[in-house]
Amino acid sequence: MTQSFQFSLLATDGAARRGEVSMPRGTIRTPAFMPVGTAGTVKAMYMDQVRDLGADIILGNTYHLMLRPGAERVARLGGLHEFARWPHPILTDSGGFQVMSLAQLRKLSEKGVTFKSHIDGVVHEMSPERSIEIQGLLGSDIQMQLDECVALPAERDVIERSMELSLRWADRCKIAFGDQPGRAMFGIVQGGDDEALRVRSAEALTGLDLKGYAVGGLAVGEPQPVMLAMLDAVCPALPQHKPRYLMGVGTPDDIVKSVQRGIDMFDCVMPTRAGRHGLAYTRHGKINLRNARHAEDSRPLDAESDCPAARDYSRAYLHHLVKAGEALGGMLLTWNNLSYYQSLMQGLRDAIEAGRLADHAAALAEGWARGDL
Ligand SMILES: CNc1nc2c(CC[C@H]3O[C@H](OC)[C@H](OC)[C@@H](OC)[C@@H]3OC)c3nc(N)[nH]c(=O)c3cc2[nH]1
Repeated sequence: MTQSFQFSLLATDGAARRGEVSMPRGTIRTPAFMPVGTAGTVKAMYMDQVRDLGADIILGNTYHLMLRPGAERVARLGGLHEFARWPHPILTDSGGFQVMSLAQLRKLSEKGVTFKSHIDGVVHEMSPERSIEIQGLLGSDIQMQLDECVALPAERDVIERSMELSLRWADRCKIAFGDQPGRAMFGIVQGGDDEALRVRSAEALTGLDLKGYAVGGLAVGEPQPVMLAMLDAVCPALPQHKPRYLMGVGTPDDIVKSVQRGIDMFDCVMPTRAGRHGLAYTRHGKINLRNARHAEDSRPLDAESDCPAARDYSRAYLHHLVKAGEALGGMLLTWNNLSYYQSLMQGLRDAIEAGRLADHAAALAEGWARGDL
C-alpha cells in the first residue's frame, strides 16, 4: 500500500494506454469507469455490489453533499468513506458544473459562484478555496478544481474568457489544496470546441504540474465527432505520465473511441440513470425493457454474463417490474448496466495489454450493431 499518488503506464496500443493509479486507499486500473455516487450512494446499489462488479473508485458530488447533509457534518461523522461505507478511492467533482446545471439564481464572478440551493433556497458562496475545503472535509482522494463549463455553442471570446477564468481558478485551487500526501487535485481542461483554446488550456495546466488532468466542457450536447476532435487536440498536449479523465462520458461507443485517443478515466450517469428508467446496456446493444415485445420473452438479458441480473431473470419479468414501477426493476437493470460497463472496461484493458485494441473495438461495435438477437 503506497502513501503517495502514483500513475504508472503498463502498456500502450497506439494512443491508448493501460495504466494504474495507486493511492493509499487502493489501486485504480485504467482505463477505468467510475460509477457516479452523487449524494454518497450509487443509486439502487449496495456498495459491496458496486465493488464486486470491479469498480476501483466511485464519484461523490460536492454540490449535493454540501447542501445535504453538509460537508462539516460528513466530516464530523468520519468523512464520506466512513459515512457511505466505501473504503476505496473516491473522486469528487468541484461543484461548478452542478451549480450551473442545478442551482437557481447563480452569479459567477472572479471570486467564485454564488447560488441558491435547489433544495431549500439558502444562498451559498462557492469559491475555488471553498470547493477544495469542502472536498477535503468529505475526505475525497481525487479532488477537482473549481471551473466554469461554458455551454456550447458559444462565441470564441466567451469561450476564451471562460477558459482563462478556469485557469486562474486552477492556480487558486492548487494553492488551497496545498500538500495532501496520497491525495490528488486534478486540473480541468476547458476551451469549448476550439482546438487552439483547448491546447492553450492543456499547456497552461501542464505548467502547474498537477497530478492528473480532466477534460471538461464536453458531453454537453455536442456531436461525437466534435468531442473526439477536441480529444485529438488535447491528449497530445497533456503529459504522457499523468492520468487523463474525460468528465461525464459516456456511452460504450464514446468510451471506446475516447480510450483509443488516450483517455484513462470516465464517469457517466447513463448506466445508473438509464437502468432506473428501464434501459439495459448489453453487448448486443441497448434493450428498452418498457417495450411490449419483451412481455413474454423468457430469455435473460445475457445468458453468458456472470452478473445474476443479466443471467438469471427473464426479459418478461424485467418488463413486468419496469411497467409496474417496482423498485426491483431499477435495481436489477442498474446492476446489469454497471456490470456491463465494468466488463467493457476490463475488455479494453486486456485488449490494450495484448496490442489488439483495434480488432476488439471493431468486434464490440459489431455486437452493438447486430442488436438484440
Ligand atoms: C454529462 N456531461 C458532462 N458532465 C460534466 C461534468 C460533471 C460530471 C459530474 O456529472 C454529474 O453531476 C452533474 C454527476 O453527478 C450526477 C457527477 O458525479 C459525481 C459528475 O462528477 C464528476 C463536469 N464537471 C466539471 N467540473 N467541469 C466540466 O467541464 C464538466 C463537464 C461535464 N460534461
